[in-house]
Amino acid sequence: MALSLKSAAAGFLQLKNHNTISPPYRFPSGKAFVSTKRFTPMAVITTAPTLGLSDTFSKLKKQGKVAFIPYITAGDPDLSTTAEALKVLDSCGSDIIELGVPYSDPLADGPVIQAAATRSLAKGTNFNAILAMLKEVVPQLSCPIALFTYYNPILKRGVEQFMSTVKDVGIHGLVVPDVPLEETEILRREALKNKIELVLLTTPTTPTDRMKAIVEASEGFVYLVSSIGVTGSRASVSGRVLSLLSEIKEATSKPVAVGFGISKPEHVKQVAGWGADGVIVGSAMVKVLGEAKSPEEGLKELETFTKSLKSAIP
Ligand SMILES: O=P(O)(O)OC[C@@H](O)[C@@H](O)c1c[nH]c2ccccc12
Repeated sequence: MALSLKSAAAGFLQLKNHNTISPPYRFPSGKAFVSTKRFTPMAVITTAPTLGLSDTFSKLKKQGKVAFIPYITAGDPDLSTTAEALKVLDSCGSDIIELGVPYSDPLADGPVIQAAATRSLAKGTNFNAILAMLKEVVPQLSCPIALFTYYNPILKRGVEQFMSTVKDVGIHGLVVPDVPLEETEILRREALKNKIELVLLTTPTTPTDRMKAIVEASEGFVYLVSSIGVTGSRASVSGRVLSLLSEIKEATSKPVAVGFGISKPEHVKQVAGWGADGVIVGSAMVKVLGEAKSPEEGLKELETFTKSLKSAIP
């Protein structure tokens, strides 16, 4: 295992590193936040702990509801706006939020999310600044966050350190789209130790036996990629999702959320109607936020867009 992880590390290390010295994360108040080693609040405000991913799905199932799961890229257009966007998405009824860590080689992402990662990295976003932002914002959210990162940033920080660090800021879930099932053992072990739910992905071309192994190993929920290729809005959602969903649901009782290409209320309604336990929307969200005339405009449009999608869920 260690050997294969080493080979994976060697494989990843050939990718460009993108770490930059980032300015400290600044809040709208202008107050700078740097990641401090030890943070002991004077008065600890205790709020009800946010449910994790699988508990969120169990709660929704009891209510006969389908989870709405948006994705945005951290630091696009900037981290202050990301902080506000997380609150907007939460207040608009998102059940889980996927937050992407920008990466220089996002091989599974289409042009919209690639451009968002490039803009974010150009602004100097790095992992410590994202953590500092999350430390502030997560306690203000009522829905759990699933962090989305490629494998390389985890390897660079070390799996154990990465998992304990993200747990410390209140992250509930983790999605690592480019880690092959064979390399997930150490990730799963450290994730479980830190009560982080490691979500695995299955695709329309995943052989049945491999799909069964993936759903068996996946925590929180199973991510069903709706269509082959990279992320990005599509004119319609592949009809194959219906048969893929029933195939997976024969193999597991774990919740299954569908992503890729979903960008309109009618898509959301259709996928929910096909029996998905959750609907994931990424590129369309990122486009609204990252390509707006100003961050304020982007947040306003994000709110309107999110409400239109959320209202389409039966
Ligand atoms: O962008 P889309 O087509 O709406 O798909 C969701 C996707 O963005 C999000 O879940 C995601 C962002 N980056 C990824 C990389 C691989 C798999 C999934 C993702």
